[in-house]
Amino acid sequence: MPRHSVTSEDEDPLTLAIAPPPNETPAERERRIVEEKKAREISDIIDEEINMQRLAEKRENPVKVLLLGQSESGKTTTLKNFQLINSPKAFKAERASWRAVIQLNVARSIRIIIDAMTKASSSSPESPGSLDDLSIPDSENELPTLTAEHLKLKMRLSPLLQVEESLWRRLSPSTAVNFETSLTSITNIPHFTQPAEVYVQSSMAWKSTFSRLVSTSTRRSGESDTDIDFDDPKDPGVILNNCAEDMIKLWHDPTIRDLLSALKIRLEDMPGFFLDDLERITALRYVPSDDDILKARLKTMGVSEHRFVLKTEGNMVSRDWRVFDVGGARSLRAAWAPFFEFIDAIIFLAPLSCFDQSLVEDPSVNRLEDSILLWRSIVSNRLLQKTELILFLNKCDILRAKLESGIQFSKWVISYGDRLNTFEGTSKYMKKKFGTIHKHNSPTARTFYCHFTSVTDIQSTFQILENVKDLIVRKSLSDSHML
Ligand SMILES: Nc1nc2c(ncn2[C@@H]2O[C@H](COP(=O)(O)OP(=O)(O)OP(=O)(O)O)[C@@H](O)[C@H]2O)c(=O)[nH]1
Ligand SMILES: [Mg+2]
Repeated sequence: MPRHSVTSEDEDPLTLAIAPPPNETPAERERRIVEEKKAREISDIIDEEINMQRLAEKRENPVKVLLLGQSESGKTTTLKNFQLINSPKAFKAERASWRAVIQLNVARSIRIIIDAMTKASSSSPESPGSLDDLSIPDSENELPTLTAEHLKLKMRLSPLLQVEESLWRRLSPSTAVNFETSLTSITNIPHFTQPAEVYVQSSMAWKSTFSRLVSTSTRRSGESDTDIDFDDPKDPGVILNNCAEDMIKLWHDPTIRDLLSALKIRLEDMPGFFLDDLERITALRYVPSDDDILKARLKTMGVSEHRFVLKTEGNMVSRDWRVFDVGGARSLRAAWAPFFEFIDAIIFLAPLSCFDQSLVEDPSVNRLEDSILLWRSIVSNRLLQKTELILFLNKCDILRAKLESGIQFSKWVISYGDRLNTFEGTSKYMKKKFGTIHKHNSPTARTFYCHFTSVTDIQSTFQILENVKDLIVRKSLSDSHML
């Protein structure tokens, strides 16, 4: 029998179901109220537990950061700083791998000089039959003349070409064919071409290739860095050591310096430059320092993810962090988009020093211009309107050195006009340019976070990354209403 004889269409069935019976006695009423109170208390406890669980899940939810910017902008170097600060043990355990990359960087720099010497020899009047002469511009006909001593030096350094090739093969076996192609093209074409770079697919465990150099059997007590197996027969350390004197001679030779300058090759501004440290780096028991590892250059082709547990200063919350490092070359940028759906923050690196350089992928595009366009596309992307964007105007140390060497910023950035050719003037100008783009292209108003960086400088980068870390964590906590 229904409890209620009268129902209305407007009455909620749930209200009807839980309504007290119409003929309830006072004792029944009292018992019902006590039971309802108990039920409410249980329900409150359950609600609270659910809320606590949700908060805990948010706490466990990692902070996800994506490093973006064109190739050579400093993404992987920023990641190395994160590793150095947050997992120093893991960072140091990779010394053997980075040692190999540094050896490769040295061999590559020497190859660039050797290629330049080949070009100088083939453009000299003694070789009139050379095809090269037909296509070398007038200014380049004035390349300095090399002596027999130079040519002997070049011969003696040829084993370094094999060092480069064998390290290349070990780092990226799938690219061995590319290496040969690039070598052939370099020796045949008349104009100087920058040799192809060695790169790694993130999916490839290239570091484990070199951890084969790690040998516990050779570990001696009291030596902290003996995780490098200096006696490995494949280790090119011995060849580099044998060539050390000749490399130093070559790099300090005034004719070679004139030749490089005539060809507008500034090795000292190129990534992976170690020629000023040859004596130290070619020592038989060379172990890379933290600074060396930050300066080592290895191009990223894929995507790599790195995990850290970070504590925030002044806040006892420790959070899992995932930092994603991607390749910045043009052909690789399509791989960025899937991250936009779930990323909390982007650290965007725009190198300021490259105002006078063009993209390797497309020499008709100025690198600074490419960074500006890239920044605009990231800032205006609707999927990223809630993502924190932190801009690193990077390579400030190289910018300073270039301006001090007399290179005119306004020759490349015409709009800079006749302002002073100083670091302060040019960097401020560029910050304003990036800031204006940020202001006018963001789908919704947001704060412009910008730092002048030289991410190869461990000390200054440490402070900046601490600030960035605090900013991102504060923002993510306030988004989840935990602050
Ligand atoms: N002097 C100087 N060198 C830098 C700075 N930032 C990066 N480099 C060097 O520039 C080179 C390129 O840096 P990476 O971090 O490999 O560049 P990336 O953005 O990861 O490049 P891709 O992997 O090709 O996308 C490395 O040899 C770095 O040591 C800087 O602020 N100052
Ligand atoms: Mg990289």
